Amino acid sequence: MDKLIISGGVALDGEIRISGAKNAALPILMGALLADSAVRIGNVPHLHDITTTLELLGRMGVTLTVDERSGVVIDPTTLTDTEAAYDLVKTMRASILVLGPLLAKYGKADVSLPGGCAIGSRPVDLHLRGLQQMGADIRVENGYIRATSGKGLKGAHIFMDQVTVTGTENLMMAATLAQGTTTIENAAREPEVVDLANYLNQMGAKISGIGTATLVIEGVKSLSGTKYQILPDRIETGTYLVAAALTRGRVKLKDTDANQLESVLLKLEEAGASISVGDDWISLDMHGNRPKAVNIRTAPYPAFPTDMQAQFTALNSIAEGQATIVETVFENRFMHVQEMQRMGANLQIEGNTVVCKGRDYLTGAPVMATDLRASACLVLAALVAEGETVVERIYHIDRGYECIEEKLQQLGAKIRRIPSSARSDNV
Ligand SMILES: CC(=O)N[C@H]1[C@@H](OP(=O)(O)OP(=O)(O)OC[C@H]2O[C@@H](n3ccc(=O)[nH]c3=O)[C@H](O)[C@@H]2O)O[C@H](CO)[C@@H](O)[C@@H]1O
Ligand SMILES: C=C(OP(=O)(O)O)C(=O)O
Repeated sequence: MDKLIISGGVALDGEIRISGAKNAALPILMGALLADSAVRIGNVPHLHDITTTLELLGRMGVTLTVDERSGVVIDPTTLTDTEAAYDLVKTMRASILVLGPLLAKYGKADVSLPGGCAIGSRPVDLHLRGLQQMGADIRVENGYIRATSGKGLKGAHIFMDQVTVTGTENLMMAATLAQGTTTIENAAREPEVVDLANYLNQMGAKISGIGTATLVIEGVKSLSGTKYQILPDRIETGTYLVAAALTRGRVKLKDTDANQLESVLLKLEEAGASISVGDDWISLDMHGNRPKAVNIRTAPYPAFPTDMQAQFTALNSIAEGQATIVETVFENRFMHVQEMQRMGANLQIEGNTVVCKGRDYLTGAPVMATDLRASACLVLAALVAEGETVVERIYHIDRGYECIEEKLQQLGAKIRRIPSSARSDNV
């Protein structure tokens, strides 16, 4: 397994480009299953989860063409199989997003249950309940969701007990080809859900209420291929902004969108950052100052994103003052805290809250990445820590950050990857 070795102490300074959003690319690639002809998707990030998605689609018999410049072309008309097997689903929970499209278009899907996850139990009951309300017959056997839709799905009035991003996406995709109208109440409003809805409408779907908590989807007979560009990754953007803030540096991030990041930018300004934004860029400057600790409470969009919680834990651990971080979306998303304590951070977990007392400095240590954003938190902490930090199990980070070490190097960070094959015993 690859490792990252980071020597802390450099104030980041420079410009980088932000990649396409992982959490928009995944449903959009899987949404291609709904079309009657090929789709071409641009700004697809080079990530492990994207490779997994393409493998998932490829195993179903879908024809894929990947081109550096023009993007990914997906021709679903060659599909021969409607199964998503455990060996892929266990490495990427978002595989569950094939369920809605397969059921709507092919009337059948066998999708492995994703199982638990480092950040919480993450059940998919609301996905299944919504599909059942649309007339699907669903059984769970041998760890698989076995679903059929007989003569087709029917429009339904669905109230989501809890705001769920992939749940909303799955049901919205299923509803595009259902007979009649589906209403999804208490729908997720995340920018990635909006991007998926815009893409589906471009394919011929009739979705209204996009970006609100009530989505109305009028079923159509068929969807056709289209060309679509994935929106920028707001979480990658936020992560590099925090990296600059905690190293007391400055960055300009290009090909991104400040409109999706209001809650995060507000917190960075509260921490003492000067922020400027343009149509497709954001810059941050700490003017060499230490950040101030900020209180955070995660919640569904447009509130503060849970996917930025760990990065702000890193910021608070070296900030001036004391603050609390409250996690309300996932029950166990503090796996980074223990590793941070090993780097000298003064963090205490009390239920779903972390009390952070900012330290003047952190110290480098060997640490273990446990999930995607926990890994990002450890990399950020390592950028300010005295001495060297070795981050193990970085396959988690490769799920969500394109070329992380190259981008950080471009900003001046001392970071290098040790591929598992190149490792000697004493590295
Ligand atoms: C691929 C993708 O887009 N992943 C994002 C998506 O994950 P994901 O869509 O899996 O997360 P959800 O929005 O579904 O989860 C929110 C909460 O709802 C609960 N829940 C969800 C579904 C369900 O059927 N039953 C249930 O109880 C979950 O356990 C969790 O506590 O949104 C999360 C919350 O913004 C982000 O952290 C993830 O990065
Ligand atoms: C939790 C995340 O992703 P996933 O839902 O794919 O696990 C994330 O992107 O932070």
